[in-house]
Amino acid sequence: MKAVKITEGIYCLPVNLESYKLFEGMWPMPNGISINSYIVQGEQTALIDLLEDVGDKPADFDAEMASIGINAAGIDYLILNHMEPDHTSWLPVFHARNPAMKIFLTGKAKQLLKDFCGIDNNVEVIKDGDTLDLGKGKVLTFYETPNIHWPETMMTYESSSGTLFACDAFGSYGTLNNVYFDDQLSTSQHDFFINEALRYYANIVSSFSTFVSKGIQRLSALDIKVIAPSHGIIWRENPQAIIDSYTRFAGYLNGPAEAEVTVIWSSMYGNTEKLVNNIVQGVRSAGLPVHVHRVPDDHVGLILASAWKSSGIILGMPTYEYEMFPPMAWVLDMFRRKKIWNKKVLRFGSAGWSGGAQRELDQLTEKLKWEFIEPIEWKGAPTDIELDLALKQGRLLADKVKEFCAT
Ligand SMILES: Cc1cc2nc3c(=O)[nH]c(=O)nc-3n(C[C@H](O)[C@H](O)[C@H](O)COP(=O)(O)O)c2cc1C
Repeated sequence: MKAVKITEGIYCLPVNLESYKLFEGMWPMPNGISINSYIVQGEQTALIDLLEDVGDKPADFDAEMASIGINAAGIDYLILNHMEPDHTSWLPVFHARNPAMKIFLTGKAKQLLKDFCGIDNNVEVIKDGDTLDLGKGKVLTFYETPNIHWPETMMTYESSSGTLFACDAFGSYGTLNNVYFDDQLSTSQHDFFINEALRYYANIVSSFSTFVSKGIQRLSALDIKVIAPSHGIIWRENPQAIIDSYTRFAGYLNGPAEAEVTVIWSSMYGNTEKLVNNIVQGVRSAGLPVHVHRVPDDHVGLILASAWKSSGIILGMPTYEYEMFPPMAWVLDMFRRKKIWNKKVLRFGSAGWSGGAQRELDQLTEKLKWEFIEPIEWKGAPTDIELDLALKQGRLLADKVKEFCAT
């Protein structure tokens, strides 16, 4: 693999993690992910972020450095925007090759560097707005952007090229294979990376949406010509496209999100399942797009993205041991953790005798600012009454969503 030139003296060093891995040990990545480091060369050379110590990835990274005639000994400064191990777990090995390189990072990152990598020498703690002049017109400015998504995060801006090294912000899933920049993407590839950005956002960043909005606001004064994130495509033709996408994603927290509905359903013996088609038909009759996921077949990492983007959520689940069907409880607990807030919601489901799923659902979602419409709950197999109600309530929920999105 070779380094990818962004502009004179600025290179991306991407390594791809393949799809069999779970990101953060839990998120499926059917299309893999890239981990991007960057080189900025003036009279002195800075390396921005590093990579995970996994498989033969460090060898790929070394080969990319070698392709532009650099090795660890040639790095004067290491800039650590973020300490998460996907960017730093190889650092102890790399650092041992050149312990003299100076490391720039935030005050909070300093302690993490010691705790995660055992490194505390040649460390320079930046203050927001500090600059580092590399010579030959290359100047780096550091901006503290806490909680996007760890507490120690910062971004680095190179002013002569207008490049923002944004770390995890503006990132996406999806490996980089021969295509690295937005201007090399076909329309469908462009849509692919925006979707991969949404899924990445919903999995990794959504809980910190307030900080994302603040960070974007904060950086709006910069003349950003290139967004160079630590995961996914580099945006140089239209950086505003990914800024706008992230602004939209962050705005979904308080809603409305898109005029779409996500149906998430589960069923042991098919009684709840019998209503799914009518529910979907009811939503469609209002002209809204509908995304359907069965639990536990579909992983919550995939469901989160469509739930985050949809203003309406419909939950199909039976009662199980006086509570919710357990795989749905897991999905809903993840919704609570990831702040799937401000939605219009309908629940339907069969019970045998006591019911109980609705009660637990009400408790679990108490703080999510969800507005429920009348649920459809019945004993045993559904009759025509429930099948008709499914059409009606699906439509009613869709109409509520349309109203919400028109505000
Ligand atoms: C293991 C198990 C536990 C159940 N616990 C309850 C319960 O606590 N209360 C209740 O009303 N029904 C309970 N039921 C009955 C189911 O809710 C009922 O069979 C329902 O029709 C299942 O819907 P499904 O066909 O969509 O899976 C239980 C069923 C099973 C298999």
